[in-house]
Amino acid sequence: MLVVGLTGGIATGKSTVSALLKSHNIPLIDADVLAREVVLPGTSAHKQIVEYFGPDVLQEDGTLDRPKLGSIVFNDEVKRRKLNSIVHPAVRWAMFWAVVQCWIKGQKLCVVDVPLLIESGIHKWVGKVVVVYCSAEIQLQRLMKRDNSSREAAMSRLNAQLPITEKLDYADQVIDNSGTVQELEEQVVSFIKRLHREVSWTWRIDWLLPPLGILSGLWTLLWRMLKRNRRATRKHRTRTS
Ligand SMILES: CC(C)(COP(=O)(O)OP(=O)(O)OC[C@H]1O[C@@H](n2cnc3c(N)ncnc32)[C@H](O)[C@@H]1O)[C@@H](O)C(=O)NCCC(=O)NCCS
Ligand SMILES: Nc1ncnc2c1ncn2[C@@H]1O[C@H](COP(=O)(O)OP(=O)(O)OP(=O)(O)O)[C@@H](O)[C@H]1O
Repeated sequence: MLVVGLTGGIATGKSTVSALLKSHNIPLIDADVLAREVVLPGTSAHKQIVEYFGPDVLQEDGTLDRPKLGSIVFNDEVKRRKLNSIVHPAVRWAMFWAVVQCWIKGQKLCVVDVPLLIESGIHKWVGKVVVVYCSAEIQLQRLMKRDNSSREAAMSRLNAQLPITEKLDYADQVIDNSGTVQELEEQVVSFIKRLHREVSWTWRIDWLLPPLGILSGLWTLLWRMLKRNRRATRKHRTRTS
């Protein structure tokens, strides 16, 4: 099974791409959704968040006051790291099990939609990295419009992630969302066609013979590691020459 990692910057259009993939019946695992589930009242992450941030970050029904918690962590790196250290391990587990479930169902491929795919190192564990791109200025405009927020608030969210231009260095495939939604959809449709060609028929053998599947998975990871190292060496040479 091919696991595709989908990422982008804040408001580059990753969720819009996810929705298009889903509408074309591609199995999709959304880290933002999982990150909401693992902090529901009664979970260990919820308890730890209240212990660290205090009951002020809760609404009356006991669920997190997300805008309030967001305004704290997107303006304070130490607190953001703390929140990440509470939420991310639970999200990683939930994501791992969701991928296993896709494999058990005999899916040829699945897409994991993870905003912090590269920052958290998860990109090393997927077969292909797809980055949804638009310029930082378009990101800001779309974010301010979507969240009805100030430029300053939008900037602090933007600065909480690796700049989108740096994420491009990790991409096997870039989806450029600088244009219209119609243009985006055309790119997504041709991307889906390419994915289906790539997974071809070998997935069935890999699935029926798990040792072969494991070997082919390990080979993919090794190949990606070599590719990354070669890219890093090339970049280093360009910088020093
Ligand atoms: C801070 C929180 C409460 C704000 O909630 P809110 O509903 O306003 O935003 P939402 O969760 O929908 O996230 C929107 C986008 O913000 C960005 N984002 C969210 N958390 C982070 C983070 N810790 N660091 C950088 N960017 C982040 C992502 O691009 C995400 O797609 C929430 O984002 C959160 O719990 N974040 C920590 C968990 C996390 O890292 N989630 C991202 C996927 S694992
Ligand atoms: N091509 C486009 N033209 C105009 N608006 C767009 C386009 N693509 C997406 N948008 C809008 O931009 C906003 C951000 O898109 P989306 O929510 O898909 O981004 P995202 O990368 O998932 O953001 P986040 O990381 O914050 O969750 C949304 O309001 C969406 O409707």
